[in-house]
Amino acid sequence: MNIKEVDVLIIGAGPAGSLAAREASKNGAKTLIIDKKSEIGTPKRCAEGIMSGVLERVHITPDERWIARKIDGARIVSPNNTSAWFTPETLETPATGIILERKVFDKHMTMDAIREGAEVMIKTEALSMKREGDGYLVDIKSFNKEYNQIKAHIVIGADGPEGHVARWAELNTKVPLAEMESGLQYEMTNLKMKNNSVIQFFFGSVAPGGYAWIFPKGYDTANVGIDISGIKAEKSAVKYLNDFIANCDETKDGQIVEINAGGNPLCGIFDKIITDNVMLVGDAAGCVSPITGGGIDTALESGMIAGRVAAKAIKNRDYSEEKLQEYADYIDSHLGKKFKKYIAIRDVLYNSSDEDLDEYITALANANITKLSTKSLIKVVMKISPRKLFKLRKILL
Ligand SMILES: Cc1cc2nc3c(=O)[nH]c(=O)nc-3n(C[C@H](O)[C@H](O)[C@H](O)COP(=O)(O)OP(=O)(O)OC[C@H]3O[C@@H](n4cnc5c(N)ncnc54)[C@H](O)[C@@H]3O)c2cc1C
Repeated sequence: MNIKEVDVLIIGAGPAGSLAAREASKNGAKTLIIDKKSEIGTPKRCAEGIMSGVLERVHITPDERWIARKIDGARIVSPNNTSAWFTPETLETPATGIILERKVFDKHMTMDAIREGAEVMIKTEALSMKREGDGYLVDIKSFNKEYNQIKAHIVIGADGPEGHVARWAELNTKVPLAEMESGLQYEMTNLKMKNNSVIQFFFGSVAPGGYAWIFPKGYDTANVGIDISGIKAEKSAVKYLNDFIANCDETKDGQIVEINAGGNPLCGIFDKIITDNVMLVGDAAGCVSPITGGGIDTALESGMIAGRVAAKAIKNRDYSEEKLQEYADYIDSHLGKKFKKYIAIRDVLYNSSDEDLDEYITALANANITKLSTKSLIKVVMKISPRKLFKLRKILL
């Protein structure tokens, strides 16, 4: 058995893992990041959209090499095809964002970690792990077979929504079926978008328990997808997506150049995301918006903080749960509390009938909203039906 020894082992080189590696390494820990993929970032499982400001908050300088398109607004579409537009013409402060090229972005994030001193092994899969001495011994299968095992004081599970690190460390991250969404997306071209600078969301029975989207990546190219709830759907995700595409003027003549599928946990942060010698980050920790299923921003943020806390623990030679609690506390105060409110919005949004959604979105379309925020949208729809939307009241408080 060939064993490699490191301070911090990060399993998964998505946005969460790479930021954890960048920070752990920068702060002095001997860090290794592994990923089972042969090419970091590929295949992507993402519509690639983030809001402006996300990158700057985690100290990433935006780079044209991985920006597919800049976005300056959003459109929300109701089941009866009423549109609420939020564009630079309607908003005082435009809702700007970026559509990433994740295949390039993810790779660049890992390269930044390497530049800070982290080591990377691709096509290297973690198979299992067991506690040994003051750390964990992780069995791996690597393409160059130089090592069979890695010993680490701290293991960071950045292995995404279907990861195993949590289970190996006896952390319960089971997602209730009702809160697990299935995402399916085509990257399409030859589209006829009404406005190819806005992201579009379509709600209602077109995607039960979720929504359909068009996220533009170019003049006539976009990620077109759906997120649906397994317990609400009456047909397969493929059928929902194909039906959406066939019935939408913007997409019906499009052609598919790529297919992406993946699960989206909408349950919020898991109750326990650390234990002795182990931390979970990104999707593996439930750091995903319970409303949209978006998780790039929170993957980056959780990875960054986990990497810093891990490096501190290494410096103090204390890898106990108590020492790692600083990370869990940060996640709870910065994301956990906010996500609990989002769950209330999710429940209302995804349990509304098509008729109710038509009413809410018509109200948004007519409301003359100049400042876009969760609160400003809720204020408008609350006026329609305060009793039905009672659960949303606490979000406004
Ligand atoms: C269809 C779809 C659309 C989405 N659209 C958006 C969007 O527009 N905006 C947004 O913000 N979010 C979006 N998301 C969510 C977003 O993709 C995730 O939240 C984000 O990728 C999470 O990053 P991560 O680093 O936690 O995990 P991931 O990006 O999933 O990375 C996990 C990595 O771990 C590796 N791995 C797993 N197990 C092992 C193992 N045993 N050994 C070695 N490596 C392993 C995997 O190969 C992978 O590279 C979408 C998700 C889906 C499914």
